[in-house]
Amino acid sequence: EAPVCSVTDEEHDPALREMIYNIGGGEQSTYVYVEPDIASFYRGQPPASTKVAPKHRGFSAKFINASNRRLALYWVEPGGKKHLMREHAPFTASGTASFPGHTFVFTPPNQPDEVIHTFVVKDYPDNIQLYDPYFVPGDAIQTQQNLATLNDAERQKYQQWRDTINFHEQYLAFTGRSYLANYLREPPRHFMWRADYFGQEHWVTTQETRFVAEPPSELLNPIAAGKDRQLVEPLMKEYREPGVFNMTLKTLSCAPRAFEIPHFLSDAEVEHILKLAQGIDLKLSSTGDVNAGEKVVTEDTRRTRTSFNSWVERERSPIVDAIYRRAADLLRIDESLMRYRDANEHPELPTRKSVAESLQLVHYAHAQEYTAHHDFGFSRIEDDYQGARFATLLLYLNEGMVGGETSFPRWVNAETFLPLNVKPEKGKAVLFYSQLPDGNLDDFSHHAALPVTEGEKWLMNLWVWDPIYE
Ligand SMILES: O=C(O)CCC(=O)C(=O)O
Ligand SMILES: [Fe+2]
Repeated sequence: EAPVCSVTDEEHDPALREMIYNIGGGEQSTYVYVEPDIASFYRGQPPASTKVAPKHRGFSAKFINASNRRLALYWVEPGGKKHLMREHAPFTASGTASFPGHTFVFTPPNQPDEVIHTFVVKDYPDNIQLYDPYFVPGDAIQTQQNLATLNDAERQKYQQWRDTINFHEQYLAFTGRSYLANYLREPPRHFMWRADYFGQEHWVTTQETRFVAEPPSELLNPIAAGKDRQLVEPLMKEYREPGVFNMTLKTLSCAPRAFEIPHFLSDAEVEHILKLAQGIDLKLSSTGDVNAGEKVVTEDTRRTRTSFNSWVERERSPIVDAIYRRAADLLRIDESLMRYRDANEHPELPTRKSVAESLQLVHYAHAQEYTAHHDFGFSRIEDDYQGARFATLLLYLNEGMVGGETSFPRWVNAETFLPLNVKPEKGKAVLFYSQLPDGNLDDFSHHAALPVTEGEKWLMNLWVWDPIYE
């Protein structure tokens, strides 16, 4: 059988190193991601011997409410004005992109002036912002007395947060990065393409070739969900390129891992999507912690994302289904994971839900943008799976606008403090990972959609979760 991709076996990732740690119960060991030397990103010939500190100083701040009270998180403007971010149930966390000097406060719900705790974000890597009213450093007796006020379930969640903080401190010392997941998140279940050096290329073939012509509209009705989805042959071959389609991934960035895939979509497929878009009511985009479930869309969170968007589900048409199947092959993920499954498909998972979200169709008009953010969210402490967005596939549907680049302001490089900017090209895809190969969330996956200064921009997001989507 002919090989389907350029990876021959499950090679060991040299960026994973064994770390011995102790969070109280004795020494344990795990494999963690340690960013390789910058020279390796240039195959031993870097333009400078050290990496350049990025001009963009922002990063992900994770706010942890390690108390049994319900609290409101406010961002405090330099002038003192408070803006509600969200409410925190007891023992929950949330996050947002932040900058050094930003101030946040925890207060009781709806009482912004009753400040319980103030956070002032320092320089990177000051990612973890903890409110813990029980722990007294150096005083175990007082700490125990404080904790005696908690019931068993509360004390268990509290201990999980303490374990997470303890692990984070040792992880930070070993890797230079904060631990943004909760202790201890499993490595991603899905395959991850390596990004060892700039320009590194991978290839993978797919049977899901591109449509060269749009089939007549009566053939483009929504397809059945759930049953008869284990295809042997691609649908509607007569409208598609013959044979197999060879996709090339070219490494744009090693940390974060980002790749471009030219011509992932054909013109006919892009036209089909844009035609669908005409019948779709696009709504003002909102942002928020995708996992938190307590999202409050305030004026402030809206300002970060000014575009309009809507959702296109996989079953909307055979073309959309083909795009999902091709994306599954690109990511080397079983396509059945990316839809509702029958009971015999991946029975090891606790849910039959898709790990892929519906396609998010986004339109940016003049001056619209999405400021620097992360696509991942933060899981509940009692969540063993810690499902989170794993990979983002950006699909560009037009080109020729001025501005509108996808920007990675914290890419690790030895050339410039400026962001890596990717120009939209019709049909091109960009793949980047929001997780590290050790299971941590990748703070450097920080990205923005730059303002469109002339023309307009159309794009689709395909988000894939690991290990499950809740
Ligand atoms: O429009 C882009 O280039 C990126 C969009 C994005 O990051 C998002 O929608 O989460
Ligand atoms: Fe994004």
